[in-house]
Amino acid sequence: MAVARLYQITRTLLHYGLDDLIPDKKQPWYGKLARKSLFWLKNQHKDKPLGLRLRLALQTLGPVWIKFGQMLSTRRDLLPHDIALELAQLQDKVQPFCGKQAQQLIEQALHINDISELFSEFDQTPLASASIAQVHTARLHTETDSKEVVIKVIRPNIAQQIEADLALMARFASILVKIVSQSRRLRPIEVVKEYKKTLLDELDLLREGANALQLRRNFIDSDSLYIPKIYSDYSRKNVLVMERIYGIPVSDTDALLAQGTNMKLLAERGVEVFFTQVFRDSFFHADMHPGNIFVSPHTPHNPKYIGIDCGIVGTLNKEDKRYLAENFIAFFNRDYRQVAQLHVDSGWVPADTCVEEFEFAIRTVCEPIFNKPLAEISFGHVLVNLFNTARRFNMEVQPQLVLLQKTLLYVEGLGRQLYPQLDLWQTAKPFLEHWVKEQVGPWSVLKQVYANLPFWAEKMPELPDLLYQTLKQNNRKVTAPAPKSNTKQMLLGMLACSTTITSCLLYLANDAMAASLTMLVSIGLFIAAWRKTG
Ligand SMILES: Nc1ncnc2c1ncn2[C@@H]1O[C@H](COP(=O)(O)OP(=O)(O)OP(=O)(O)O)[C@@H](O)[C@H]1O
Repeated sequence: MAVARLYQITRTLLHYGLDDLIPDKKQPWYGKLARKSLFWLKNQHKDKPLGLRLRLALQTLGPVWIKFGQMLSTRRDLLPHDIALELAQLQDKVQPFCGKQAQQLIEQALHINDISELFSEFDQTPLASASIAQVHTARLHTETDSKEVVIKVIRPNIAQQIEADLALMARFASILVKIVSQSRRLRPIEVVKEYKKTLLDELDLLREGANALQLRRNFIDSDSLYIPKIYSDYSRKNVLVMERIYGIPVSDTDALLAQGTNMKLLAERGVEVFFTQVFRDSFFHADMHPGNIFVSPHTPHNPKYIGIDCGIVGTLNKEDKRYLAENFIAFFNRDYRQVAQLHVDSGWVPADTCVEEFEFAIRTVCEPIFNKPLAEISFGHVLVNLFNTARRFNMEVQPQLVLLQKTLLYVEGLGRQLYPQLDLWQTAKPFLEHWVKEQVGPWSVLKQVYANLPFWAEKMPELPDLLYQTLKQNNRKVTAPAPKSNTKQMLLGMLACSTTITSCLLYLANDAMAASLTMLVSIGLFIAAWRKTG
């Protein structure tokens, strides 16, 4: 089976002349020999450009390879521009599987004899069918209610097919690295590994459900984004039941205009929603292609997005966020020295990187971007350029940032398609500046102290004992009269302990503000006492 599939893949790749991806000079003699010995598998599409041939070959090979091509298309850092553009056109529209079978899969997953036990209606004709899952409409009836829902079902046996193809793909990647040492720069083994993780994650609808619940909670009071309800009680690894939404596809600009949608506001809200997800929540929908975004038909003057398919999400830690925000701000202020310094400070490029050289390289790549009016500059391309430059200075690939960059490119494309004059920088700048200020201002220190108060409240009962032990030890050590600094240290320590206790009592009495301020004083006293130790 595996051998047959291997032959099928090799035949397809050679029929589309994809051996051309490896320049003749770089092919070792045994590679050339192997190619020649498969003389009946000729390139049958010589007239077509390489990018197109690659796209057609992936399309022929099926869903796993199509999705792989789609993922590669977002890796502008790895691929030439024309090939990336070609791969971006890959569509994974595939034949639906039988609706009766979908019904059986749902019945098995939910342990029911007949779908009518839970759903008063179920349409066997799918609403949509993609490579991994298929979506059916239904009506969920509970004791109190009846709700229109959609049921997403994973294709039968797809997991085995995916595993088998991924294993072959990994084998191809390791052969490629062995025979063409230059291909290491493209990191094929890591790329396939990353892809495997993404794809296997997509097979687990409980994961998708949990992501949707989290996003929904984050935006529950929002005017800008709605995430449909998930019915977790009726969801399993291969079945997801969620509220059915009726929205206008975001790509249907004519329909949006016809209902009088405020396009400027809609475009700006796209940017706002993205930055809120990234900076406020550290949790962003990372599969924002137009097929997953709709616009509510109800309030065109106060337009609201509806997001579905939360299978892929990204997260960023605090340092990444701060690094990103400060980089954007420094970049738009054309402060390349600061951009370079930030890369070093964040540890993304080695500490011994020559900042001047790095600054110069960034300037060379980024300065031409400013030939355009500020409003037309793409954040996504800024990141692509920055990462490409940083990679020359040994920056490691950061998967979470690659995901972010890809999403940013989608968000920008979408925004400009809705409202071509959209000024991304003006929309995002106040948001970023406000966020950075919040992170470093006195409020942020107070917030951090507040966050640690429960810890101190828990430790409070131990403090008098600790203080007593320290004093006793000091007394034992000191045979001669205590030097002045020791006495001062003890006094400061006692004061610090009592302010900590006061702070914890205030916290327990629900006066958070006073508790935080007192804790700040006590931290100061502890530091002062500690400095006296030396
Ligand atoms: N809650 C919903 N209400 C109405 N329609 C929905 C809902 N969820 C999904 N759909 C429809 O089903 C289609 C496919 O759904 P979804 O994107 O979740 O599946 P998918 O298998 O992950 O597809 P793809 O891989 O192409 O993104 C959507 O484009 C939309 O038309």
